[in-house]
Amino acid sequence: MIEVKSLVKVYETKKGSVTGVEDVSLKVEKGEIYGIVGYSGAGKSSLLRCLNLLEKPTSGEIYIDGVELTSLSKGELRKARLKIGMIFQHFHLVSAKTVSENIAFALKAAGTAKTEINERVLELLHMVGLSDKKDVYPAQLSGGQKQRVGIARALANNPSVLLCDEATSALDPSTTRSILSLLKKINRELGITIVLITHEMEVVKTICDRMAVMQDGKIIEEGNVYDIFANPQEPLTKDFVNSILQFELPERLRKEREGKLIKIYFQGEIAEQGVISDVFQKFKVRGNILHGKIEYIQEIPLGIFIMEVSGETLEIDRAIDYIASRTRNLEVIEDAA
Ligand SMILES: Nc1ncnc2c1ncn2[C@@H]1O[C@H](COP(=O)(O)OP(=O)(O)OP(=O)(O)O)[C@@H](O)[C@H]1O
Repeated sequence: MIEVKSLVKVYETKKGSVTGVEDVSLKVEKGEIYGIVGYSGAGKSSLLRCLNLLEKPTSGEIYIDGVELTSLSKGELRKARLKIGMIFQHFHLVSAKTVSENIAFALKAAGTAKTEINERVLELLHMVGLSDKKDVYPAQLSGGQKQRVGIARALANNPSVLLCDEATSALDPSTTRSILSLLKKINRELGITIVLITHEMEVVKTICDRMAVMQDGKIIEEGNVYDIFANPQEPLTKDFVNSILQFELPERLRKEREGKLIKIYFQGEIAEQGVISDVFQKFKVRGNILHGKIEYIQEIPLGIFIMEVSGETLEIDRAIDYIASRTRNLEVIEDAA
C-alpha cells in the first residue's frame, strides 16, 4: 500500500522557487493500478519521483507498505528502494551492456548471490517474452523490446510497487497496447501495485483501476476510472475524458435536420438494454442515429449516441422524456421540430 500525506515539492532555481507538487495526499491500495494524468508541467513526474525519493520532498510523508521513507537513513532507504521498481519513457538501459547484463546489474546491486543471478535473469526474460534476446545489446532492440528489458530489470528484486514514468509515451499504439497488457499481467500475476503517470487517457482507460487528475501541482479530481469517465466534474477532467469519448457532428448534418437532435449518454447495463428500440415501440416517432460510440472501461460499457428524433412535437417530447428517464444524461443539441 502507498500513502502520501501532504506532499510538497518546491524546486529552488536561480530564478526563484518553482512548485512541482502542492499539498498532495493520496492512497493506493495493494494490488491496484493507479493512473495519474495531467498536461505537461502539472507535477506528475515530481510526484512520482517523490514516491521513491528520487526527488526529496520539501515536506510531507511517503509510506510504502507502512514504512515512512523520508525518515529512513541512507542505508535503510537503499534497502526500501529495492521494493520499488521503476520504468521510464526512454528506458534508461546501459547501452554497453547486453540485455542480460542490464538485468543482472540490478540483481548484483541488491547483493544477489552470483549463482542465483543467471537463473533469475532467464526467469525475468521469460516473463517479459524476451528469452531469445538475452545476449543482444539495447541498440539492436525495438522500443517495445527495450521497455520489456526495463520492466524485467525493474522486477528483478521482487518489488511490491512498480512506478511507471510515461512508460509508453515513446511507443506506437500497437506496441503501447502490448506493453500495457504486460503491465496488467504483472499486476494480476505478481500482485504488484502499479502507479503510472501519463498524459494519455487511453492508457488510463486500458489498465487503471483508479485515477487522479493533476493540475498546477495539485490533484483536482480522483476516483474509480469508470466513474470519472462517466461523470467527470472538473473542466480539465472533462477535457481528458472528451479526448476519448467526445465527437462532434459535421455542421451540415446539424443543419439539415427536421426533428430534434439529441445526444444520449448510456452507462453500464443501460447500454445493453434496448432503450432505443423500446422508444420506437412506445411512441410514434422516427429515429435516425447519426453518430455513436461505445467504449468499454473496466469492461463496463459507456456509450454516446447522437440521434435525430422526428414526428409530432408532442410525441417527440414524450419520447425524449422517456429516454431521459432511462438514461443518466440526455442533451437536446438542435431543435428544428
Ligand atoms: N529539477 C527541476 N528544477 C526546477 N523546476 C522543476 C524541476 N523539475 C520540475 N520542475 C518544475 O515543476 C513543475 C512540475 O513539473 P513536472 O515535470 O513534475 O510535471 P509533469 O506533469 O511531469 O510534466 P512533464 O510531463 O512535461 O514532465 C514544472 O513547473 C517544472 O518546470
